[in-house]
Amino acid sequence: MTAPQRPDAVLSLGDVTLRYGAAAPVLAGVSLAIRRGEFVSLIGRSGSGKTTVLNLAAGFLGPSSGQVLIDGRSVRGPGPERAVIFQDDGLLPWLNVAANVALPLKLAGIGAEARRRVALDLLGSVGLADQGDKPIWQMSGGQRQRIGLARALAARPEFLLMDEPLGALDAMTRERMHGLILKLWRDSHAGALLITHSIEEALFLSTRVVVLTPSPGRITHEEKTLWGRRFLAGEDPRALRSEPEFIAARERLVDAIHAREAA
Ligand SMILES: Nc1ncnc2c1ncn2[C@@H]1O[C@H](COP(=O)(O)OP(=O)(O)OP(=O)(O)O)[C@@H](O)[C@H]1O
Repeated sequence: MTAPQRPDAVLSLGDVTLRYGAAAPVLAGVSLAIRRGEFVSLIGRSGSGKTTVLNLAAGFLGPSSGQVLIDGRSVRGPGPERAVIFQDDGLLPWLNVAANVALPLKLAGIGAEARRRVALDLLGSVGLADQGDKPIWQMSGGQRQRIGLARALAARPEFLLMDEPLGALDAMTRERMHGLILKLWRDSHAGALLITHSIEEALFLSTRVVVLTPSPGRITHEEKTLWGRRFLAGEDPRALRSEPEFIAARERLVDAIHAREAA
């Protein structure tokens, strides 16, 4: 069945080291806790280990030392309480739009009628109410990402783990997706972990931005932010982005990302 809903669930990495084979560690001493209702963005230079952190949280990888826990229980692999969204939407071209969204429910053994109802409802919430019977190949890149989001939410996950989900989209579509992601995050009360190369996107969407610096990957800086919540409350995103505190936070994050580059 779908995952049980625990409103206060916490997904955490505790003092995690990760080595691929015999190579030098990619991550060392990484500790990060994501509570439901939080939106954490992970930023850092290419190769700093961001995807490795997400893969650990998803249970695709196990730590070399340290722990990955949900509510104090060891994560031993992927689970329905954690949905993962990649840049490559992973939709199945031989299924129509609604069947793609309903796929996690089918895997959970839920009957055809109930899962179609949930899928159409979710498609409505991502602005694709009338598209359920269309083939995937008729969907644009932005529509495919929205279908991927709807599918990720179908099993009512406690955590949404997103690895550059908007990377392939044009700037306008990306902006529209920001509002949608924030609304879905708020309504599902999921804990979110987003990997992005855009500092602005991180500041705008998150409740907390975390910087990973490489060789080995360590968390060296954190910023608490509230711009996304203010946008959801009705404030103009352009005005929020031009606030002096937004610009100052962006500068601090740029400095943190490049802090050890000269060393
Ligand atoms: N399966 C693997 N086997 C060996 N090395 C790996 C593997 N996956 C990642 N690495 C190495 O680990 C380091 C961190 O990679 P990772 O993909 O986590 O970084 P990233 O910060 O997400 O990078 P990017 O921003 O470029 O996507 C890199 O040096 C990479 O080459």
